[in-house]
Amino acid sequence: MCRVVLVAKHKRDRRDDDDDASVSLPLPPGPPKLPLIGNAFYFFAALRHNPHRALADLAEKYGPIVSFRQGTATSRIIVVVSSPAAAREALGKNDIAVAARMVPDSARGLAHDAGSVFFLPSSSPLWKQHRATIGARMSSGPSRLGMTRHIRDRHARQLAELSRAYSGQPMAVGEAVYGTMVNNVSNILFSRDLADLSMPHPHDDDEQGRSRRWGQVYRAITRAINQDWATPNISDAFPFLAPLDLFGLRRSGSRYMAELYKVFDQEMESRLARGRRTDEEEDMLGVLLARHARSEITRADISKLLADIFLAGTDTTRIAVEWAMRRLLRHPDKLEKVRAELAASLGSKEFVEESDLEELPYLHAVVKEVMRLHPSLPMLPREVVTDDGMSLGGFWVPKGTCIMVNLLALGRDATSWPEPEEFVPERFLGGGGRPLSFRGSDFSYIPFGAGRRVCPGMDLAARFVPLVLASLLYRVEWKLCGDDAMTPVDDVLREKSSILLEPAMPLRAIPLFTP
Ligand code: HEM
Repeated sequence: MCRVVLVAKHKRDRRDDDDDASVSLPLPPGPPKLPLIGNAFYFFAALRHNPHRALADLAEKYGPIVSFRQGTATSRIIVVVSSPAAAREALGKNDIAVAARMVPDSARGLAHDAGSVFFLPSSSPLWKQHRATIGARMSSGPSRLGMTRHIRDRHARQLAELSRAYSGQPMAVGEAVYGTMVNNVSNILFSRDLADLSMPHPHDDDEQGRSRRWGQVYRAITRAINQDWATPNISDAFPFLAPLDLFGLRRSGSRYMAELYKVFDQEMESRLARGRRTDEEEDMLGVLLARHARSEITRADISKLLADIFLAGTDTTRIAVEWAMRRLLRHPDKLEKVRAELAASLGSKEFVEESDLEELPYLHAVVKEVMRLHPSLPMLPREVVTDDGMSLGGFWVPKGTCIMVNLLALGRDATSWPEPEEFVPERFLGGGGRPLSFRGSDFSYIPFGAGRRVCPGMDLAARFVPLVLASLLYRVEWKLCGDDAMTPVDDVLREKSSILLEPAMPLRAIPLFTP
C-alpha cells in the first residue's frame, strides 16, 4: 500500500501524542492516556479478567478498530479488531504483514519462543518446517488424517464406555473429555495413551489420585502455562524491566514448560534406547527423530514443537465439547434433535464411528454454533512485521504492533448474525441457513483463524469434536446434577478466560445408558 497516499489522506486527522512525527497517519482511536503511566492502568486492570469482554466494551465506545498502549508512549501498541470487515482487512488483505505473533515475556523462558511453531514468525525456516511436519500428519485426505481414523474411533469408544459405566452417577464431563483429547494428541505425537481413561478406583479420590486420573496432571500444567501467557505483565509493558521478571511469570512459565518437556524427553529417550517399532515410524516423533538423525532438527526444538501441539490441541477441543454439552443440556429440544438424528442414522450400531459423521448434519450444525458463540481461543494474536507497518480501516498501524482479532465479537456481530446471542444451530443448515465451513473465508466466522497462520489442527478438530460429542450422546441420556440444574442459565454460561475461554462452572452431569 502506498504510504505517501495514506500520509496525504490522513494528515489532517493526525494524532500527535501517539507516534513518531515521521509517521503522519492517525493511530486507531482508543482510551485516553494518563500522564506518565499512559494506558498502563487500562492494560493491567481491564485486561486481567475476561479481556475479550473488556475489549468488546472498548469497541462499543471507540469503534471496531481500537488502539492503546501496554504502558507509556514508547510501549508496544495493541490494536483490537472487532468487526468482520476489519478482520478481513487485517487477516486477509494484510496476511503477510501480520503473519507473526507478539511474544509475551512469559513465553521466553527456556527460549521456548525460539523454537515454537506458535511464536516463530512465518519468515523463519524452522516455522515452515514445523508447519510442514504438522500438515503431513494432520491435514485432511486419505493418506494423512485418514490413516489415524481407527485411533480416534478407539478413543471415542472408550469415552462412550466410560459414560455408560457411570450410568446413574454424576460424572465430571469436561475432565473425562480432556483425557480423551490428551490420548488423541499423544497418539498423533508418539503412538501412546498418556491418560488412563478407566473408571476411578475408590482410593483415587484423594488429591494425587484425581491428578493421575484422566490426564488431569497435564491439564494442570497446560492451564498454568496458558494463564502465565495471558496475564498482563509489567515486563511487556516496560521492556527495560524484563530482566527482573518482577511478576515472576517467565520463571513460572519456565517451570511448567520444563515439566512438559520432561514428558517428551522421556518418550525420546525410551525410543532412542529401544529403537523404533515399525508402527511408530510414521508418528510425529518418528518423523522428527529421523530428521534429528540427519542433523536437521535439535532435540530441544523437537520438545518445543511437541509441547506446542500438546498445548494447542488438548484443552481447545475439550472446551468445545464441554460448551456443546453445556448448551445442549439447557436446550432439551436441540439435545433431542441430536439424539434423534443419531438414532435414525446409526440404527442398531453399538458405538459412533468417524465414518458415521457425514450423515449427521444437525450434529455438525451444533458444533459450528457452539464455536460461533464460544470460540476456544477468543482473541487471535498477531504482530505486524512489515517495516512500513500497514493501513487498516484508514488508520496507520506501525511495525511491532500487536493485533488482537476478537473472535468472540465477530461471532456475535449483530450485522452478520440475526439474534446473535441465541443458540440456534439451525442457522448453519441448508435451506435458508448459512452452511459455512471453518476455512476462514467468511470473516464473521473464523474460530480457527485465517491466512497463513490458520490453525493447522483444524481438520483434526473438525472431525474429532463432533465424534466425541456424538459418542457422549449416543444411547445415553444426560441429566444435570442438582446444583447445576438449580443454577440460572446466565451463571451457567459464565466464562473463565486465560488464553482460552472456558465455562466458569465445570460441567457435572449424570449419564443414563439407554441400551
Ligand atoms: C476446537 C479446537 C481448536 C480451535 C478452536 C483452535 C483455534 C486456533 C486458532 C484461532 C489459532 C490461531 C490461528 C491464527 O492466528 O489465524 C490456532 C493456532 C494453532 N493451533 Fe489450533 N485450534 C484448535 C485445535 C487444534 C488442534 C487439535 C491442534 C493440533 C493438534 C492445534 C494446533 C494449533 C497450532 C500449532 C497453532 C499455531 C499455528 C501457527 O501459529 O502457525 N489446534 N488454533
